[in-house]
Amino acid sequence: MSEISVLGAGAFGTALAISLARDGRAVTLWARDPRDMAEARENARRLPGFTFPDTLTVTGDLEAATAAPIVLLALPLQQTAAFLEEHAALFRNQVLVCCSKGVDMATGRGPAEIIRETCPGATPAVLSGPSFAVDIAAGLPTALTLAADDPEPLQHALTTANIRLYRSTDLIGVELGGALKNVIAIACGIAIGAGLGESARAALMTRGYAEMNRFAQARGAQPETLAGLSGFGDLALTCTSEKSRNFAYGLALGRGEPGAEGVTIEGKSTAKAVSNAAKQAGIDMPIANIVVALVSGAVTVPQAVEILLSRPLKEE
Ligand SMILES: NC(=O)C1=CN([C@@H]2O[C@H](COP(=O)(O)OP(=O)(O)OC[C@H]3O[C@@H](n4cnc5c(N)ncnc54)[C@H](OP(=O)(O)O)[C@@H]3O)[C@@H](O)[C@H]2O)C=CC1
Ligand SMILES: O=C(CO)COP(=O)(O)O
Repeated sequence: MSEISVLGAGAFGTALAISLARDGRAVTLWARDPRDMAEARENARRLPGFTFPDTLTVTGDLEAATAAPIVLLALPLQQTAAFLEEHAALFRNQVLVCCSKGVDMATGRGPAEIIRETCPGATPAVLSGPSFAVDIAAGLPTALTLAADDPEPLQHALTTANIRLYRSTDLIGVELGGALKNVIAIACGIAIGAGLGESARAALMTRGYAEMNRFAQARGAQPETLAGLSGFGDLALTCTSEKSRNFAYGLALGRGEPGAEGVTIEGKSTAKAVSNAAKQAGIDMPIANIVVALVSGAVTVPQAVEILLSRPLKEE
């Protein structure tokens, strides 16, 4: 039995499994269809070019994978609740570390609440911060935040040669930092794609950060958490790199092109989820609201600029 399993063999789950196994840990990577990967020892579809270390086992047997005491969840967030509900009987007492970044559109829940409600015997944890899958798989260094009620044992269990983990007990802050930065990254991509300039991007990042803090603190997050890796850190990465799928999607929208098909872009659904929740709670989220309107085609980029710039003047 592996000590650690990763459920979901997308780009990120595969990269995490590679990084953990490269340190010599026995790691199981579960996929719906593991056949090609098990034979090729590579995830040619989602993360090509990175050979699996010998201690990485690929399986399609979910029962075997969930026998590990530590289970990383790396499905798109919108699929996570239904997946855990369907397989709840397998999740009895493991530590479930959610590595996805989003807010559930149907219920407004984040990963920790989803885990608590669907798998009451399991212990929730959240891993988030600046980490492109290709960078992790290539062994490039980064630092992430790991949040749990008792994060220290997990911090030691999941730190790898190229991933330095900082610990936190602020689960809601860490999960919202990772989820909300995707919305701002779409907005920044649109600004750059539409030729609004780098000053506009910096303004969006800064006001976006204020908006992230406002929403997260209303949910009980600590402001220091948002200033950390899973907030400011991931915002800086995602809003400035075309390697980000959320930024690249915004870039395409801003240029008047369709976004790439079949790509996981968490910020689209998260924008809807937080915009709805914020309206109900009376929280001002102008950038999330405008991202929803731009993604749905309800407003054009010039109209969005007009809406944002004509808001009443206020203190910073
Ligand atoms: N990619 C990155 O650089 C990073 C991603 N993340 C986060 O990780 C999460 C996953 O993203 P990423 O790995 O990039 O996604 P990908 O688009 O690369 O892959 C998604 C994976 O989820 C699997 N999947 C989807 N639905 C289900 C389901 N119902 N049951 C089982 N498996 C399912 C897919 O399986 P199949 O292949 O069979 O379709 C696929 O392997 C996202 O929340 C993202 O924000 C976080 C940090 C970095
Ligand atoms: O979260 C990420 C990097 O930390 C990946 O961002 P994208 O999902 O936008 O590619």
